[in-house]
Amino acid sequence: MQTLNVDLGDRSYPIHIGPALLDRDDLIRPHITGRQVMIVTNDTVAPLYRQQLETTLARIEGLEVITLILPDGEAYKNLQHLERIWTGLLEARFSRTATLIALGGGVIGDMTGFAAATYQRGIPFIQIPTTLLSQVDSSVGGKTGVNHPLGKNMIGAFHQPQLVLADTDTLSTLPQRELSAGMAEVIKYGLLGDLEFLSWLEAHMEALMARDATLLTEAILQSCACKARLVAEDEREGGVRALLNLGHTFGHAIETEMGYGCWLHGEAVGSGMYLATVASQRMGWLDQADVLRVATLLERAHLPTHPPENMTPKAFLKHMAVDKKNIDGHLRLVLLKPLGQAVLTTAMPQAELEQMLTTECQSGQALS
Ligand SMILES: NC(=O)c1ccc[n+]([C@@H]2O[C@H](COP(=O)([O-])OP(=O)(O)OC[C@H]3O[C@@H](n4cnc5c(N)ncnc54)[C@H](O)[C@@H]3O)[C@@H](O)[C@H]2O)c1
Ligand SMILES: O=C(O)C(=O)C[C@@H](O)[C@H](O)[C@H](O)COP(=O)(O)O
Ligand SMILES: [Zn+2]
Repeated sequence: MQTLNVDLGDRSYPIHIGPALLDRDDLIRPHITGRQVMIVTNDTVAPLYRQQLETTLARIEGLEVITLILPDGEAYKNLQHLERIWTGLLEARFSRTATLIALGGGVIGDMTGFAAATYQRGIPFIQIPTTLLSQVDSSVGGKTGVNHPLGKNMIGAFHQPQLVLADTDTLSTLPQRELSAGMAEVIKYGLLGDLEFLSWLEAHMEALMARDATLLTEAILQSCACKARLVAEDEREGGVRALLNLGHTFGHAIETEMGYGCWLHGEAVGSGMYLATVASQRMGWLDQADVLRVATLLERAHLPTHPPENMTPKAFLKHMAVDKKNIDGHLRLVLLKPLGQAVLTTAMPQAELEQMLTTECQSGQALS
């Protein structure tokens, strides 16, 4: 097992990464203060890992453990389904000392975190991420929330977990498409701030996609280390944390326009990172070889590069106009200047952006 720390003063917490962690009551016990625990999971993950976690929690004396199972999918990451968690907590008469445990991917993690942020004005929660994406990204950093039909993650709160427990054994049951989606966020860390990590990914992409356990653990560790550093520096995205949004301005537009769950978050971010790369080239900050390098790596991870075939520039611009990074109506993009170094910028002229989107939408991509 490897352990990292997210340094946030009295809200600091450990990230444990390794095999068989779902069995480790010794790692969970110190982070549960009260006697009541609700596991929140979904109908795909519950049959796989619910019993193992419940058995582990049963070894902690005097705990009342209940499990709430939500329907699986990004389409259910909304207020209506969040209410089921609040109602479940109230029906079980859970108090402010209760702890929530998110067992699942980023959808479950974001929703459980937001329920914890809001139930009785805030209770503790633990992240047990079971997808590659949630192990490298969503379980760390305290961004919690739900989608709105008009925008991705538009309703939410910053609320840090007490603990992140990333059991790498759970990745063995993950569908290959979900592994690719998670790999998009892994590639993001290389592109935004670590050229050496990018080269390492280029050296090992096929082995990573074949789930080499040692390499996957290293990728998770490097990703969490990068995210933990940026979150510790800028918890509430006043500045440098926004770099973690590389590819997301375009990606969120794709997810919202296509309907949540049509393109996976990681797929939309893959295409979004390609578009950010092309935009950076148009700004003169990257050259054609860089664009090819990024596209090749995304393709080796079986990720899309071009936007969906029925996505229009108009749709992109409509959704990008409500991006959370915008200030006073001005679009701010995360671009690359140069490769391996992200910048948050308002420098791209609107006409240039529109021209680029028009060109890129002409070579729209269907998912295989
Ligand atoms: N809070 C953040 O900082 C942050 C960061 C990145 C992404 N996100 C959010 O995370 C979500 C995407 O997360 P995701 O990619 O984990 O998607 P997800 O939660 O939908 O999980 C993907 C799929 O894998 C299934 N699954 C989960 N674990 C499994 C396992 N071990 N074996 C088999 N199947 C398993 C799930 O049921 C689901 O069908 C998006 O909503 C995105 O906005 C949040
Ligand atoms: O943690 C962050 O900060 C990120 O931007 C990580 C992203 O991968 C993630 O998708 C996040 O949920 C996006 O946040 P949002 O504020 O743009 O909704
Ligand atoms: Zn993301």
